[in-house]
Amino acid sequence: LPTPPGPKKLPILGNLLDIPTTFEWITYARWTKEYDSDILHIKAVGVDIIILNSFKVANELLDKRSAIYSSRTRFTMISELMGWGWLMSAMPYGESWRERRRLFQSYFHPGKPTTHQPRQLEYIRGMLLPQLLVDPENYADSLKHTVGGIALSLAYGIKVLPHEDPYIRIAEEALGTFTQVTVSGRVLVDLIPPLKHIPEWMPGAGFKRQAKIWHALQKQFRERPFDDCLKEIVAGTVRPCFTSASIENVVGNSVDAEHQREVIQDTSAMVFGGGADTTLSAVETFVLAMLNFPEIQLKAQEEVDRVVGRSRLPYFADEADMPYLSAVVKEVFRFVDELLSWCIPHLASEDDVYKGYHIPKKAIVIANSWAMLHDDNEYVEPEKFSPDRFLDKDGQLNPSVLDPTRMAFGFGRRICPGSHIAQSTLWLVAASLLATFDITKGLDESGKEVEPGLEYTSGLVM
Ligand code: HEM
Repeated sequence: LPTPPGPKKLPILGNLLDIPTTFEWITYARWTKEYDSDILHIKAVGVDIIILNSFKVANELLDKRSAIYSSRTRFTMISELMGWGWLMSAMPYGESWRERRRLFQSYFHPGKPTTHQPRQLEYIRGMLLPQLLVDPENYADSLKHTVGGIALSLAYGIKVLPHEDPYIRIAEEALGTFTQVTVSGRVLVDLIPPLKHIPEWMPGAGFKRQAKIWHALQKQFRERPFDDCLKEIVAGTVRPCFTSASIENVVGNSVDAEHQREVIQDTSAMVFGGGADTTLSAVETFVLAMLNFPEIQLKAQEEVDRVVGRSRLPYFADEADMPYLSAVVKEVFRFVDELLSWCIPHLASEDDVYKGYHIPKKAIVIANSWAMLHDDNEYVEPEKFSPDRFLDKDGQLNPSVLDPTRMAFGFGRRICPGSHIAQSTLWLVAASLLATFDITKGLDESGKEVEPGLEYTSGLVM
């Protein structure tokens, strides 16, 4: 059977020269129109790549056939040379991944909101709002410390500083290396893995010297907060968190304790690794949207004021009475070009057939969530920020409109296990900001309003 359609392939290189290095998802979405197919095939130096450009095809393959589409490909540069192989999201399907995923889900269960809600309230009400009041210009830094603070306190019980927190800095430096790898173009060693053996002093081995520096940052990110949390556990001063709860379970059962400690360490680091930059990007998109669309801000604000009144702050239970704000939050998840599922491709572990096309074993399978969230068959005028698309004529949420969170958080057995935390963080930030502040344009030296753009950087998280 033929592979799905796609651009013509050159001998040896295949489509290597066709693959853009930035905003690839937009090119892939365009190819879907050119080849009249929501499933595409390209090949780069012998590696098969399948691109899924509609929710329907991603749902058919990654959700319904998840038994054979749940593995990951190993990127030599990131997983081996930079040492990130322990990240749950980078692990191939198998026992090591399963152990970490099970541990994560047993603690951060969507049915157990008491695990995360108190920390979200503490940071959003206790840190973000007061910081914004005294220093609104530095809102981006306050958002970063709030979202990072929630993640670090959930994982390690750590309380971060409102500014220049050392743990946030370590995480930022370590995770920033991903973006540097992604934007510096494809790394040759990923295409030709044996290159990893060339000595560092050889010409052309610059990537190895760089990887060594990045490896040290990765190690600090994984070990420093965990070790500090262990010290707090020993001193009896730890605040309840994922690490302390998981370590407690190990103590009574010391068989294989070292192995379990490692699983806990990896999984704790995944809370910040998977949850901070992504949620921050969503929260920043909310602020950007409110800045660009003051009429939407006003409408959402009126709803918040009507439901909450003036004598208290919004609480999670208010969500059910605020359909417009829920629609704003859904639109943020649709609008934000958050391409994690693109950047963490799945791997086909078996040969498969879909609609008469052959999907080769070991093909990298990319769910192009951008194409799905901007699919004009699902969303009228997808380039417009329009929360109303999710509402019916009575202003209630319309269940027949495809919910963007079905795509923004990935698919199948690898679907994001922290999506309930991300969604409730975004909701509480949005409701709390609207209840207490107006988000307005900055002024330049002459007192004129600065027009904001709606632009994103290309990278692992936009
Ligand atoms: C707006 C915020 C977020 C977005 C858009 C997002 C999106 C994603 C996506 C697309 C994946 C890959 C899914 C796939 O392979 O099909 C993923 C994986 C993951 N996310 Fe999230 N995420 C967010 C927040 C969070 C939070 C807050 C946490 C933790 C508290 C988290 C933890 C994880 C973990 C552990 C994985 C790896 C799952 C695995 O490989 O089995 N994420 N996320």
